[in-house]
Amino acid sequence: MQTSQGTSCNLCAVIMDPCRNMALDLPETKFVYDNTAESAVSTPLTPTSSVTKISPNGVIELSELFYINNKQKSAIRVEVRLNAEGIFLRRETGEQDEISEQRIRMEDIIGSSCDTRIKKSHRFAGLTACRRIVEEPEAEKATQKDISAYLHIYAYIKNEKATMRRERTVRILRFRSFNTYEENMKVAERWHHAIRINKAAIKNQVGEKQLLIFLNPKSGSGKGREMFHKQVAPVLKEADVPYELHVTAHYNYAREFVRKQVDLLKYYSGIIVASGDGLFYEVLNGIMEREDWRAITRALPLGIIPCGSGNGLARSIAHLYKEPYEPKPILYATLTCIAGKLAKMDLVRIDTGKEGKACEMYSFLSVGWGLIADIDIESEHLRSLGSTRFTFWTIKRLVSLRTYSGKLSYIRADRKDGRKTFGTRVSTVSNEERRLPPEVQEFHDIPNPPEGAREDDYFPNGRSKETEEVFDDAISLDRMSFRSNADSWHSATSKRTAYFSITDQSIRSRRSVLSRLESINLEYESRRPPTTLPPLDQPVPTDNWHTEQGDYVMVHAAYTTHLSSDCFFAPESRLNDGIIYLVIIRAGVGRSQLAHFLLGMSSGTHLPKEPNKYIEIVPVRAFRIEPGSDKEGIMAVDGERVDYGPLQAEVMPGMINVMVPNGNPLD
Ligand SMILES: Nc1ncnc2c1ncn2[C@@H]1O[C@H](COP(=O)(O)OP(=O)(O)OP(=O)(O)O)[C@@H](O)[C@H]1O
Repeated sequence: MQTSQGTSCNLCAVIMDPCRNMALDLPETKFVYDNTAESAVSTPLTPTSSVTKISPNGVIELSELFYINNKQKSAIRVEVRLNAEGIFLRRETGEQDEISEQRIRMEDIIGSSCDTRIKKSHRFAGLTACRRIVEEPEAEKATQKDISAYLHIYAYIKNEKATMRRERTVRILRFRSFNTYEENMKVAERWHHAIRINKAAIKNQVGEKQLLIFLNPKSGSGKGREMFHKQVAPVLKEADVPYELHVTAHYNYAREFVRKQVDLLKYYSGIIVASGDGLFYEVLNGIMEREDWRAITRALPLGIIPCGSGNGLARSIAHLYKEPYEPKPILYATLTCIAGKLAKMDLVRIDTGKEGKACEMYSFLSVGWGLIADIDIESEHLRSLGSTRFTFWTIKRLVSLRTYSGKLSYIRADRKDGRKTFGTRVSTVSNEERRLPPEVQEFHDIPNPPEGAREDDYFPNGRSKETEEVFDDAISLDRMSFRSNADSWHSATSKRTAYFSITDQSIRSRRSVLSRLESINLEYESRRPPTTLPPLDQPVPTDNWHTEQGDYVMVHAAYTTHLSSDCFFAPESRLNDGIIYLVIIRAGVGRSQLAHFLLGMSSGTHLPKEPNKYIEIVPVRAFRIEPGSDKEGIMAVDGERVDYGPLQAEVMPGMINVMVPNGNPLD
């Protein structure tokens, strides 16, 4: 292929930008090919490879010359190069041999598609001129038909200058070197294929499985379905992402689906919740109720597209990756879900147990007792107002302030340096301090025995006898302070785990000494995630736990930065820091101080800068709330009401994978 002007060129095409005139000034008039182009077109060409390189990791590099016309109707050459990093456009400006360049990064490109024409929606962008050209190829002259193939390339480019947002950009390459549409299409498809391959190279996950999407038609102000079809589905189509959509029919629909679906791993590459945090909670707990929860949490990432009224998780992920959120949270979150990048996220295991009704659940956002939980749950009937319901109810509850008596216990996240965080903003917790001991830095779990493995080679909790040392960390962690619970057993229906309390000896001797019922019980228990906490009906140890008793306006624990899209509650929180941020507001706090706190939550300026005896934030690893029996109140986990009574929580670092945007997270 010769690329200099005045020599023959194998491909002749037009490059167009219907949505934005960024690097390319598009003429609104007809496009005219110069001699070079025309001669190329009029000569039937043998298919030539524009592949310049295929690297060992499969990345394809293509480059080709395209032409556009300027207002003087002379052809301007544009060199288009595609490689692993993206698409580069080098264009003559037509003035004094100047070159203008534009780079579209591969991570900003969501996909491409081939077509026989410019899509209708793009034509309205003023590009009808592209359809008609003055010098037509022979075949077009004869048939009066456009035999070109068009490649649409879709990208969402981050504009970080004025307002941080992503702008949709479509580049269209027109292939018309050959005398038949089929041949032109072959070339277009080669580019399309190369974009797919190169995009796949930067993704963590590649595969033909589909995404499982749950859509709650009732979430937020009830427009979930409409929002999905207008804002999500078109992007998924452009990105060529296969998906299976389930519109939830009722409360717990999604939970039951993920709990019962046998072949989750076989059919799906990830699960996306197009809804609020409530549905994400459902899906998460449905997974954790499965026997194969370990395999699922490892292999199936979760994503969220915020169609609810709170949307704390979606907002936190965008914030932590410096991604735009407003004004199009649904679009940006959709781009996040198809970016192919994953990050580990902490879960918090919650135990509640009023009147012997032991209950275990998994939380990703928050636990609330008192003021904020009251506002969230009591304003439920104003759902149609969207997020305004929170403002309205906050004012109401400020006027009639309630306090609750009870006992609060917790383990500080950093025992060495607990003083630093007492009564101060959590910014005092450095990255170094945030780092947990290695044994709790990441969730330790137990691999499933391989298929066909001999039963005798494995302990009943799934641990291989051969690889016993591998799990020493988990076991030694469990032994740290709760060995006294080694004999605590629970009924077969109890969901409480006993894994933490099992010593190697008791596991080994199990088969000979335990009854059949006990062994079933043990096997069930050992499948649950390990915990280091004592059962809720037993007192917390005194060595590393801090316990206090008093009256509280609220105790609210958060493990994401945002509790909702406009509540920047725990600014220091990170997805996988192994920390629960416990915000305590004690009775006696002044109304003005409380109002300042509540008003500052939207900007993250609510926490006192100096030690304060009424408002405190404590980074913890685990906590327990035991409300007094004097009055009933509200307790909420991830915004969902749970039984009012004692509750304990423990962080499980990095237990699930979530879909995150490309780019680096905040430190
Ligand atoms: N078809 C349905 N009808 C009624 N409730 C449903 C349906 N599908 C799901 N739900 C339930 O609705 C509850 C709220 O849903 P979701 O969290 O998605 O929206 P939201 O409450 O508006 O958002 P957020 O939790 O962010 O405030 C969830 O508990 C979910 O189980």
